Amino acid sequence: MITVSGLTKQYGKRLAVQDMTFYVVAGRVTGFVGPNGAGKSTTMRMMVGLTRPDSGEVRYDGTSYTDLKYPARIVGSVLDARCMHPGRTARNHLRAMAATSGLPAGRVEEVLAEVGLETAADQRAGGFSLGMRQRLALAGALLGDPRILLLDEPSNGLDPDGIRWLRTYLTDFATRGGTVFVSSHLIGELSMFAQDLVVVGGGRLLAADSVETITARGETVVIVRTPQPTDLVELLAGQHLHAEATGQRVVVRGTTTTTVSQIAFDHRIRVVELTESTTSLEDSLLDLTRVSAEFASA
Ligand SMILES: Nc1ncnc2c1ncn2[C@@H]1O[C@H](COP(=O)(O)OP(=O)(O)OP(=O)(O)O)[C@@H](O)[C@H]1O
Repeated sequence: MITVSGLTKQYGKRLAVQDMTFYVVAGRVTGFVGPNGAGKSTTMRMMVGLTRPDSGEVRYDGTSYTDLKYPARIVGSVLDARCMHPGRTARNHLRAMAATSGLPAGRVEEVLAEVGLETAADQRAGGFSLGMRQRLALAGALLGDPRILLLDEPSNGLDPDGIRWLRTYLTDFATRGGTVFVSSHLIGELSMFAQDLVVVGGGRLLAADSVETITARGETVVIVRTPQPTDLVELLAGQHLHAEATGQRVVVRGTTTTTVSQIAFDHRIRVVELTESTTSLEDSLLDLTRVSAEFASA
């Protein structure tokens, strides 16, 4: 388990990360989500000792990253897939990484196969697409056969096949008992395969929970299509129900279709269509991050 407690980082006057506290459990994929500039990269850099926090700490099964004897065997991370020598072949890049981290060279061929880069192993990284660099960077993170993966926006530059491959890979990794912490500013994409979410905005933690719990915060609304929208809105207001009309479409909050249809029927309001809709995970998270944006700009 990864335990992040009270992480804080200030750059000049800018508080990039403020009192960030959450944990990431094994056997599940945890998405780290928030708009650009929310503090995701800074938090992840602090998690692997690349940026020094002003305060707070990160522990891996109780041990801080700097105290891990062989960090590459415990935590594999990809924080910037562009960080590689352009003149080196994929194989040589991985060999150099293995040598620097004291890992067996034999792992190089295994990880090349694991990320599907065997046929490109002798090509120079400088000629790689961003998607291929992402695969190579992931191969580097896997060299130490770690049980924890930290990936910052790993699907950047991947084509749809690559994204599907990555999702399956990370899901399998977690199913085998691994811990996966993966950031993205694309909520829809993370909700496709993460089980837990850590949501941040403006450098602060906004929510940390399972995808189901965060989705359940979504509000159910009743949508009515009627040729008498103004009459209906007035009637509902008389019953203390909040409704908004746009053209012939009326959206009513905090009630059920049964109540709305009964009110309409009792007052001879013609209803053409009546449906119920629950806000999506995306909407719930956008609401959360919008609150933080308002907070930040206040
Ligand atoms: N080295 C730095 N020096 C100064 N400010 C920084 C530095 N790194 C990050 N920041 C600032 O800290 C804030 C958080 O940035 P961070 O990159 O962590 O956000 P993010 O959620 O990863 O966003 P993105 O997805 O755009 O990378 C931003 O306002 C950013 O400008």
